[in-house]
Amino acid sequence: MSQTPPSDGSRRNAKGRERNRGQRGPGRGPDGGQRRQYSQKAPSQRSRRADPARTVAFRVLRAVSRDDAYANLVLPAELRRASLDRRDAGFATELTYGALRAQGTYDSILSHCVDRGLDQLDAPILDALRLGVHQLLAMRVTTHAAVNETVGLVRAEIGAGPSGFVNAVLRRVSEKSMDQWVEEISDSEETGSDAALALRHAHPAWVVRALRQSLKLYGRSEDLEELLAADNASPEIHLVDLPGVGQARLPSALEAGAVASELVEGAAVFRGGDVGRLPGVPEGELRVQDIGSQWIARALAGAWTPETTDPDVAGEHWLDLCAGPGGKAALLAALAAEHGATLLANEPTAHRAELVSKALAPVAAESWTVRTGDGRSISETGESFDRILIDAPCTGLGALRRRPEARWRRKPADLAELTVLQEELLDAGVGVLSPGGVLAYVTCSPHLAETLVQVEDTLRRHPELQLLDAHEAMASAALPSGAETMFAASADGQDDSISAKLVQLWPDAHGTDAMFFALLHKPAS
Ligand SMILES: C[S@@+](CC[C@H](N)C(=O)[O-])C[C@H]1O[C@@H](n2cnc3c(N)ncnc32)[C@H](O)[C@@H]1O
Repeated sequence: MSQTPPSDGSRRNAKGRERNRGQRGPGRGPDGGQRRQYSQKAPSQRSRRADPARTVAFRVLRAVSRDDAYANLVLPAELRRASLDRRDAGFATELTYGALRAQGTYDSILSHCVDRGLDQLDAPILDALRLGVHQLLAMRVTTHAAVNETVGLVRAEIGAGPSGFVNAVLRRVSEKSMDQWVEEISDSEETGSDAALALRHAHPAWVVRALRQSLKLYGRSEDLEELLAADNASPEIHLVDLPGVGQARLPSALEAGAVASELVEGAAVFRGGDVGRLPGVPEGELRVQDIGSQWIARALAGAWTPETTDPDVAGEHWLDLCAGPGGKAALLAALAAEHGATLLANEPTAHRAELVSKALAPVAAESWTVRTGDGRSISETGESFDRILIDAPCTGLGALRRRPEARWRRKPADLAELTVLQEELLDAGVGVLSPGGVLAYVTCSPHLAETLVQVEDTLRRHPELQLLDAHEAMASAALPSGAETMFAASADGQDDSISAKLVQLWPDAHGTDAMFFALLHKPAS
């Protein structure tokens, strides 16, 4: 029977006694208190240079677990610092994102290979182990290279002390394939249960449950595994050409290899190369934006109400209540400018409000203003609005593809605070909605507590409001095949339920983030 490696990173002699005991710091523990400083004094071993791509991945994982950093912001800086060539940068990216995305599953595997709780390990060692596991179980790296290179990384970045431990743990991990590990660990779980799917597709079980419930509401129960798999794939880059702003930029993007979207006008999918070099991107006229977001902004700008006799929006005043960093606001402002309306973009955080101003800068300045303030106090402006977007702060469970670490950081307890804020923002928005106006409630989350329940509660609190069919607004803002997709998803006027009027986009079905869109109308009389 193989010995379980000691989990504290110490090395043992032939009799299993710990070496280097004297280096243990008294306050060492899982609570983030003072930890052991690994061998400042092992020059012969520390002189070994770690592989630069793995070092980049390790440093990003450290920033994420130590500083709560976002990997998608730290990684580019680390890649630049290390001056990696294209191939190594690709390797570092795959290793970083893969290890972060599957962290929960890898931790379950590691806890079978270590003789005590993972919370007893020093955080840098755990991060290095996660990188090793990803190479062993999910990348085309030989066992020898995965183990040796991770041990080399540990020596160079942490110290020689834990290298024997890391070596032994990774050798145990390498005894089984990913499928075998998943099977062994989920043995006691019912196949297809939330816990089993969580392990297989590297999502927290509470997220699997939330996605399952939402899919069921929209008649897509069968598609849960496809959705979980889509969450683990890298998203494509979507582009928006701001209408009426500067020159038309889509044609040169298409020449550079982008493919025009079949869902909405002015949108394209870009699969290769440096997006920053496309003409129009440096000027802010061609922007990176998920097609789901573009579609919803266009649907709000063009939405009809039962009282609308023509779609003329000239002279209207629009509000984006939660505008930062300004993606939807930029498109709304461009559409407002094109059709003679004006937009107020509101954002409470000063640095995000600055990003909004920057995003809106290419649009004619007389068409928009930015307010830095809490959306809940929007009535202080004394203004009322014909079209309002509330793209509310939410759990972001619809954009898990974009932030590999997000799924493990979010906790079900976050919902309590967020749903209260969403409710207050909805009340504030309804308070400044002009009679005859429309309000779009949008989240980047399909969680029912943030979507359906918020809409039901708002209709209960404000019985004067009508819920419009959001599919119709989406269809009329779409190209023919986008309209077809929307009409296929709508309940054909037969179903009077609230959910039949709500739009839920999905990464596996639409190739967009899982955006939610409800359209509320305040009748004129
Ligand atoms: C989902 S993001 C909006 C994304 C944006 N619409 C876009 O397309 O780029 C939610 C925004 O709400 C902002 N926010 C948070 N609390 C808020 C509040 N009390 N009032 C208004 N906005 C708030 C956040 O700072 C964040 O920028």
